[in-house]
Amino acid sequence: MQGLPLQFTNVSKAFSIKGKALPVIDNLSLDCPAGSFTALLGPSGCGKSTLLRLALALESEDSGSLRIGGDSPRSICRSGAVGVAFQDAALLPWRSVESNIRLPFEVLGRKRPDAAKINGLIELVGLKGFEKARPGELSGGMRQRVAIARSLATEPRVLLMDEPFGALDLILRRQMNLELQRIWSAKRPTTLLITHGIDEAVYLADRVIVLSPRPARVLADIPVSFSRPRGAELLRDPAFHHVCDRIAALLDPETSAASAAAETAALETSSVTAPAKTGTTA
Ligand SMILES: Nc1ncnc2c1ncn2[C@@H]1O[C@H](COP(=O)(O)OP(=O)(O)OP(=O)(O)O)[C@@H](O)[C@H]1O
Repeated sequence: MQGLPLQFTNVSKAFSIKGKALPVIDNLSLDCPAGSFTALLGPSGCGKSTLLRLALALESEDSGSLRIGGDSPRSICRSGAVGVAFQDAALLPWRSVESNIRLPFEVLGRKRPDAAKINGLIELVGLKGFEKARPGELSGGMRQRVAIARSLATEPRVLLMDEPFGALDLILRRQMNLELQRIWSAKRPTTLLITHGIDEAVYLADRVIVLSPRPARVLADIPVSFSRPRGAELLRDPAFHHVCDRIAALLDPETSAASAAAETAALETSSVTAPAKTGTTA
């Protein structure tokens, strides 16, 4: 399995509320190369989920274009090449763990996968022994793992995640971050993660996109080049906190404009355009 590139080109989108246009995305361009891991951060209500919904063909753009592997989101999603995980695990409560993970095959009208494949996914997310359990018998973190296994069931080449760990406590969230890093490293789907957690974004992604308040524009595009695999010690690294602080300044309405100007100037004077795969600086 190889990731597919995901490209938003000059995408704009407005909703109509009581006859008035509400611009949500403003001429946004974003290129996510095949196999990359991009985190999207932005103020609440700025349009992050709308971007994801466009990529899932659940909404359509007013102008601009969106391509996944050069194809339209609608046809690529129909092919099962896109996996998705939301904040709410959204499992079917009457079905077992293995049966929930099999669900995408039924939705796509595909033949039932081998038991070995489903068991492999269950093992991948660390839920061996819980194959027959119902969602009600699992903890919140375990349910999220089932949702992640399900999002990987069709071996997606693109993984879209909207605050998948938002409802979990800090410790569980860190465990899930490790898990997701491991899964992504093994399968390398092109991943777009929406999160409100700055440290989660910097820990997981090789690039953090900071969006403006609605309508969403790209305020800053920050490469993160800490070497992988990233362990818990990275969370104590001053260089890690430096990147988090830069991003926090971009998200703070009081310092945002000055920080965005500084990031743009830094990018213009920097020769580095892509994150390196090794090294400990970002
Ligand atoms: N189907 C819709 N119809 C009308 N307005 C919508 C619709 N979907 C989203 N909006 C509006 O678009 C704006 C952006 O919503 P969106 O859910 O994309 O934001 P977000 O950045 O994901 O927010 P949060 O971080 O709080 O989850 C909000 O003002 C929301 O009310």
